[in-house]
Amino acid sequence: MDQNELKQLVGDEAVKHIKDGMIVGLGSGSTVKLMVDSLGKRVKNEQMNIVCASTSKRTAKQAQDLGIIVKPLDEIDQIDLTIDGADEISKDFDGIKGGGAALLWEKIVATNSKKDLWIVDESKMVDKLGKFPLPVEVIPFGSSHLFERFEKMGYKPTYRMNGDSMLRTDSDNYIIDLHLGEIDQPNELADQLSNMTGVVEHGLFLNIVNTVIVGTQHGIKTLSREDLG
Ligand SMILES: O=C(CO)[C@H](O)[C@H](O)COP(=O)(O)O
Repeated sequence: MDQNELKQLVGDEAVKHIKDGMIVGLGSGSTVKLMVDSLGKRVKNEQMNIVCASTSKRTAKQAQDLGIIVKPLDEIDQIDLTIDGADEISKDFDGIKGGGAALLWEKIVATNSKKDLWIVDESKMVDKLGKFPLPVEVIPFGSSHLFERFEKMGYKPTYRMNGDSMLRTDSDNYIIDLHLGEIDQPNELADQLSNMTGVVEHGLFLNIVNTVIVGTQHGIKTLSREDLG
């Protein structure tokens, strides 16, 4: 199976976790896109009564085009289950997200959910986080100074681009990607980044996900945080 087939596999599997009447958080990215297609079919065929909150304008549009009800997060009490992708997941269930520049809304939706389920192909499972660049969402005002601070800290920053222009997130911010290599102390790093003025959010998702569905060449593996012991 190629990577796309694995993404389809986990997307289809994740949709089985959605029950009629649920409030569902929809993530962002190519794996989630396949999951939302699959959910659209279920909603139509089974006339499911679900309400969704989205982590990006793009996913919201896709879902609405498929006839799925999407409401603003502020009109929703609490999300039952959020299904999202990830860029990397370590053995202790820490993750990096934001490859699709949606990390801010993704973290807000995830932390307002009773359960968070991530769907990934096996290439995303790593021993230690950090091979994937760590996205940091920053306020555009004065961001070049933050960029210089990151350079001095040895974090090898690059601005995320959209063609010739700086990429703008759904909240109109910039993304600076940090090329860190293996991250030994994710909690310390997360605190450090959160304390920097101008940083809106970072892509370290620590202690957030409950369940991970991994697509492998031997089929699906479902891992739970509870199994970590
Ligand atoms: O965090 C994300 C978007 O901000 C995505 O979930 C992450 O980048 C994984 O995307 P894909 O399924 O395309 O590999």
